[in-house]
Amino acid sequence: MKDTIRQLIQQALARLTEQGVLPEGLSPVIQVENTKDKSHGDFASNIAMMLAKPSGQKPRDLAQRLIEALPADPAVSKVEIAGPGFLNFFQNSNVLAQRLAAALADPCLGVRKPASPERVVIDLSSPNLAKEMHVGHLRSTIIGDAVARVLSFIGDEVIRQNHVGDWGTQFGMLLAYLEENPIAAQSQLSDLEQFYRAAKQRFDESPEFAERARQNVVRLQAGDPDCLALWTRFNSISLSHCQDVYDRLGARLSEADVRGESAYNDELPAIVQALRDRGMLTESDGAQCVFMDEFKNADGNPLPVIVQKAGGGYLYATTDLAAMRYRSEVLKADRVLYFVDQRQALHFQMVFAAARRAGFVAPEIRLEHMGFGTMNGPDGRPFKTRDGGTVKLVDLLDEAEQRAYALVKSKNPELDETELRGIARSVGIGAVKYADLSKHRSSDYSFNFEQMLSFEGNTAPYLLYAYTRVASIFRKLGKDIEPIEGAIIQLDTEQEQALAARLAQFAEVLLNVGEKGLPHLLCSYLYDLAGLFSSFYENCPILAADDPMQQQSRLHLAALTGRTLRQGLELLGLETLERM
Ligand SMILES: NC(=[NH2+])NCCC[C@H](N)C(=O)O
Repeated sequence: MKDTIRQLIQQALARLTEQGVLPEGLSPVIQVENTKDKSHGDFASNIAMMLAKPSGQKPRDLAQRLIEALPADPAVSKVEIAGPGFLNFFQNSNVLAQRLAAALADPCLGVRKPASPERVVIDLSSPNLAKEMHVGHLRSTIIGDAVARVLSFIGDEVIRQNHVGDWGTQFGMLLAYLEENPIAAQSQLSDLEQFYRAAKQRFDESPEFAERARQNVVRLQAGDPDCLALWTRFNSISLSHCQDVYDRLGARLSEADVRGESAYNDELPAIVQALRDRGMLTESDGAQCVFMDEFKNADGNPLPVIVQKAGGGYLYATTDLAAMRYRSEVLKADRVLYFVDQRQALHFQMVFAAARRAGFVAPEIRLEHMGFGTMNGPDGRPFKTRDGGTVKLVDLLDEAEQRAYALVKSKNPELDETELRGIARSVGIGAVKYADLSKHRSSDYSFNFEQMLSFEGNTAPYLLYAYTRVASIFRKLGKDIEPIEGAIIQLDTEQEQALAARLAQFAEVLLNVGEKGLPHLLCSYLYDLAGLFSSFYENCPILAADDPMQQQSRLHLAALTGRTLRQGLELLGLETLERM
């Protein structure tokens, strides 16, 4: 609809230019927004206000001329001038009803990307295998997964890349510990945090152990087979811990998506050489650095991207440069999205700029850091256990499920144990994920079990429950909500119109989520939709409708709402329930 309106305005502008009302050579970006208040129509544009100055006219006068020049279109029932010169467009409700009928017949709910599909590489989760996953990786995993799901749903080709930290000096220490005490180490590996601490303690207290750790790094880099075998074993255990977390979270990640830092090892010398050949390297304290004019610290001193240490070792940034080249040249990505902590923003700005300058990536490729803020504890301070340790993800998920279990049991004491457990799992895990996804990703937020498990407000329990309400209408009637051909929808009341207008925005919301990497836009949309459905349901009787046509139409609206809620929640990575 917005596209239609933009095209109509475009045509009106062309006419007015021909008539000499507008000067030649204007090519404004035409903005069309959804109105908040339906008495102002459904869509508004500020185009007359934008062009008033350059054309030497009063905004309202220009608005009037624009209205006269707008071609008629069946989708638009009327256009009005409002306030200082807004153009308000009223959508024809028959055309809206037809669009919903088409969505109802389509398994994809009428969603598809207008432009050609893109190949999008998504860098997500990417924990360091030396340690246990922490809450930062929870954010990267679920936000990245939700955006990946949305992009594939709208028709893009998505390639997930779990850029795990499986290389570096810590591995020398971990391997030395594993070597020294294979039996004890084996059992400690079930708790990586504990294993890491034990190894670190040995490292700190024994110079002889520390020396072996250092030698292990050298052996590993030289490709010593025994060392490599141990390293492989350690990583596969650590990865299986990650996989357990992904499975519990319902995140679509598997071993096939893992391409860790070590996968780029062989390319690092060539990356440094290519930078040298392009004259981009400067030596500073023996290290090889790239300096770029646009990156300076507060004192105006240039900041380096260090690509090789004085001792010859390579760094995080070197690997990222190699990964970018691989994603561009081998994976042939049109876009690469990095779901990584906001605190790495400068790192990404710098490596993106260096990769472009060095020609490691195709010029048209879009490299986008989708940074996210910190998840704090309920007190607003950095999330820590009572004794100051890092909060383990698995413990968090366990507690969420336990709390959800108690909650669901108190509401439905009659449910049997298996069903209770199942519901508690969906609600508990869903609550943790939704609480995160529903906030703007770049803001910090406080983790709060009470809030996320509340049945009121923009929460998972509220939305999961809203879906079960729709499902129960159809269950009682013995019908289902699957695609329906040839539906006829009539929008008699205000509530039906408001619900319909929002339903018709599903595709637009998904395109936005995919473009900006912001799943909270989908959360707000679903929350709004659930609210509009409630007032529709209260005000527009379905079973006691005036006539069979009206009843059918209302059932169709309910079915489309149910399917939109279910699809939306699925795209967020939440498991819906038929009852709870
Ligand atoms: N291509 C990347 N740098 N991806 C993100 C890696 C995140 C890093 N392993 C961390 O835990 O902080």
